[in-house]
Amino acid sequence: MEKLQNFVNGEYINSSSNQYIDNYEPATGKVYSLIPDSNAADVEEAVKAAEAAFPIWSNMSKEERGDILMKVSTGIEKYMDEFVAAESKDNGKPLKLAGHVDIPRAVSNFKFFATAIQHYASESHYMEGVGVNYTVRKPLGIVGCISPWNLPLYLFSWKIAPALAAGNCVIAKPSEITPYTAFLLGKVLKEAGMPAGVLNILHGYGHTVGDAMVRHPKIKAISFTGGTKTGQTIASIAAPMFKKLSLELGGKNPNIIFADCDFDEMLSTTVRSSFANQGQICLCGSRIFVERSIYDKFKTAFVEKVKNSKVSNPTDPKAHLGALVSKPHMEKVLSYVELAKEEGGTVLCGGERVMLEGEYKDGYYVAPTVIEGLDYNCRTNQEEIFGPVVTLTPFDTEEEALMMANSTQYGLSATIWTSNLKRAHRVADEVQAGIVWINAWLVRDLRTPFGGVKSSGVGREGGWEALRFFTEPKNIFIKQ
Ligand SMILES: NC(=O)C1=CN([C@@H]2O[C@H](COP(=O)(O)OP(=O)(O)OC[C@H]3O[C@@H](n4cnc5c(N)ncnc54)[C@H](O)[C@@H]3O)[C@@H](O)[C@H]2O)C=CC1
Ligand SMILES: O=C(O)/C=C/C=C(\O)C(=O)O
Repeated sequence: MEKLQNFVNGEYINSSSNQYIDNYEPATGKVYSLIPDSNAADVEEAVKAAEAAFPIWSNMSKEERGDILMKVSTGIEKYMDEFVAAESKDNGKPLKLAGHVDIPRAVSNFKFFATAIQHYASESHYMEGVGVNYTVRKPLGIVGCISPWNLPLYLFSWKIAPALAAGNCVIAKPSEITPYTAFLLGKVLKEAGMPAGVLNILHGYGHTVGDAMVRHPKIKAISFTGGTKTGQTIASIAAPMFKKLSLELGGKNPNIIFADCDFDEMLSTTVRSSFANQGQICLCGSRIFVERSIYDKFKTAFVEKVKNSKVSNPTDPKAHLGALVSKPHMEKVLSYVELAKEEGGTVLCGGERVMLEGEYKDGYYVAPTVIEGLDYNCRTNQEEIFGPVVTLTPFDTEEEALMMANSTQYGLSATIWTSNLKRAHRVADEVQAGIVWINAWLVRDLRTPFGGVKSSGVGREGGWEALRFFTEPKNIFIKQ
C-alpha cells in the first residue's frame, strides 16, 4: 500500500515515528494509503529547516518570491487531472466539484498572492511641521498553517500562499483525513524552485503533530481553519505564548428568504448553498428562514428539487452529492437527524444513509435532508452539523427573522433573498455575520475580508487582511 511522506527541507522524508495512520477512501470505505503519524521530533526538524531558509526567503525581492509562487500555481495546473482525482478520492466529493472548484481555487490562491504582494504597500502618516511616521511590515519568521478536510487543497493553499508571499517560512499540516493533495504539492514545490525549508508539510493527527506545532516557541503565528472546539484548544495554548492567531471556525449560517425575492434564482441557489460539497462547507446555509406567505410554495418546490439531487459515487458525472468524509462524520450527521426527530422535527426528505452497490456499498453516503417543525432554539438549530442537513422555519416579520438568525453562538456568513434594496441593506447591517451575500451565495473575491464573528472565529483571511496577519508592523518616526 502506498505510504505518504512528509515534505521537509525540500525533500520527501519519513516521519521519525515510523508509525502510520490509515487513509480511507470515503466512496468505498476502504483504506487505500498510509499517512505518516508525525510527532514533535518531526516538527523540530521542520523548524530547523525553516530557520535556515528564512534569511534566504525573506531577503528575496517580492518579485522573486512572486515568480516562484506563480510557478507553484502553474505547477498545480500542469498536474490538474492528478490533483482533481486525488482530491475526490481522498475526500469523497464529486470529481466534477474537485475539478471545477477545489483545485482551480488552489491555483487561484497562489496566483492571487503572488501578485497581491507586488501591490502591498505600507502606510505613512505625515504630522504637519513635526515629521513623518512610516510603517514597515516584516515577515513574522516561521508560521504554522493547520487546515481541515472539507476543502483540502483549497484551504491549505489559502493559508500558505499569503504566508509565503509575505516572506515567512511555513510549517503546514493538512487534515489527517484528507492528506493526499498536500502530499502531491511537494513535487510541484520542487519543480517550481521553491528553496528548501521554505514550506514544510507534516502529516498526522491534530493532537500530536498539530499540538506540537502550536506549542513550538519558534512558530510565531498559527493560522487555523476547523472546528470551534479545536480552535478553543489552540487558542488556550497559543494565546499565553502571545502568538498571533487567525481562527476560522464553525458556522450555523442563516439563509433568510423574503417573499419578494426572485423565486427561481433563490430556489436553485438555495439547493446549492444547502448541499454543495455534501453540506460540508462552513458557509453552507443550514438554517433556512422563509417568510410565511411563501413558506408552503418554497417547501414544496425545494423538497422536490432536493429529492431529484443525485447521491452517487464521486466519479459519476451526474452526481450532485458524493460521500461524506468519514464514517465517524457520517454517524455524527445521522445522529443529528435522530436528535431532530426527538426535538419534534419532521423529516421532509432524506434523513438516512444511502447504500450504493458494488465497490461503493460501504461508502459514507447520506441523502440530502430537509427538516421542518423545529424550534429555532433547539439543539438541531443551534449546533453545527456540517453535513447535508437543513432546517426550514417560517417567519412573519423582519425582526423575527433577525432574532432567530442571530440566536446562535456562531456568526460566519448569512444569505438574504429580497428585491427590496432598503431591506437588504437593513438586514445585512443587523445580521451577526462576517460575510453577507444578498441574492447570491459563495460569490468569492479573494481581495475581501473572510472570517466570522462570535464563536466563528478570530481575525480575517483574504487580501490585505491575510498579508497584514502574516507580517509585523514597525512604525518609524522621523523628525522634520
Ligand atoms: N471549516 C470549518 O468550519 C470546519 C469545521 N469543522 C467542524 O469541526 C467538526 C470536527 O471536525 P474535525 O475533523 O475533528 O476538525 P478539527 O478541527 O479537529 O480539524 C481541523 C484541523 O485541525 C487539526 N487539529 C485537531 N486538533 C488539533 C490540536 N489540538 N492542535 C492542533 N491542530 C489540531 C486537525 O488535525 C486538522 O488538520 C466537524 O464535524 C465540523 O463541525 C471541521 C472542519 C472544517
Ligand atoms: O475561502 C473560501 O472561499 C471558502 C472557505 C471555506 C471554508 O473556510 C470552510 O468551509 O471551512
